[in-house]
Amino acid sequence: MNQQGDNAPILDVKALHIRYGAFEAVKDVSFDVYGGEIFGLLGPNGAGKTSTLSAIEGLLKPVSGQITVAGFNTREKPLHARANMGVQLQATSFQPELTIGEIIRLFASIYGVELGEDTIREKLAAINLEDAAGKKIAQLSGGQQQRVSLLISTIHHPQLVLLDEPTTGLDPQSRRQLWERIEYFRNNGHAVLLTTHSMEEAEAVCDRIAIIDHGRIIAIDTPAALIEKHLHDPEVLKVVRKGKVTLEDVFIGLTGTAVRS
Ligand SMILES: Nc1ncnc2c1ncn2[C@@H]1O[C@H](COP(=O)(O)OP(=O)(O)OP(=O)(O)O)[C@@H](O)[C@H]1O
Repeated sequence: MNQQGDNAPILDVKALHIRYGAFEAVKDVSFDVYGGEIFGLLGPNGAGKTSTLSAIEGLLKPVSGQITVAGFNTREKPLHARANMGVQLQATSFQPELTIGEIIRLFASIYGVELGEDTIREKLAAINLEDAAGKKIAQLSGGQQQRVSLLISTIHHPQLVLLDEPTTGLDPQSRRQLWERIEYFRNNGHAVLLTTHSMEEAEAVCDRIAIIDHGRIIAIDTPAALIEKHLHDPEVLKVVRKGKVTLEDVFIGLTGTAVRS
């Protein structure tokens, strides 16, 4: 389904502007995400991360700008673009009366993917949930629900995987398991775009990150390069807590200490 050459990004966002009434929430945002890459969108509350994801998903119409997914313009070819992306849903979006096996089969059929009992069991085993096919979603822990949700959102092998704060509220073990699943997609050539408030997560799994503040991208690079670049930045040095500059110090140095509403 990809219309592009091998070296083209899977997600290409160019000069995106999003407005809610008179308020401009996203201002001239441009970035791209390649296959085999985990890209993190970081920013304080209200920075414009979810709005950007919503525009990529086609849920809201930007004022201007261009988004292509696997070479398909999301405005001109929304169905093709959508077929090439997997969006992680909240566990609460799943039908509570169905079993996990039934939910997986339901979503697979929506995407035109045929899945037998054995394949479903194999897929569940790959996320350490071999016995979950007959259970209801409410019977799973938060971490298990997130893994099922990721499995469902990628059932059609989308080139682009979109994850909005995928590990919020998970314990360290569940978070690690989800990171491993996210890395599995990256290692298999998918492009992953995630938002997170965890600088630890960004450093641990993201190959590149963009820091967005008040709707604008103010930095974009690998976590290591961002730290390196700001080692002697006076704004960053002012907020260093443990002597050694961390990604969180760089983030606070660049976005300020004021709490956002
Ligand atoms: N439907 C809406 N109507 C009006 N303003 C909105 C709407 N959705 C978001 N906003 C505003 O747009 C700005 C960006 O919001 P957005 O949800 O994209 O931020 P975010 O970076 O995802 O924040 P958070 O980290 O809190 O989830 C905020 O100021 C928010 O109040």
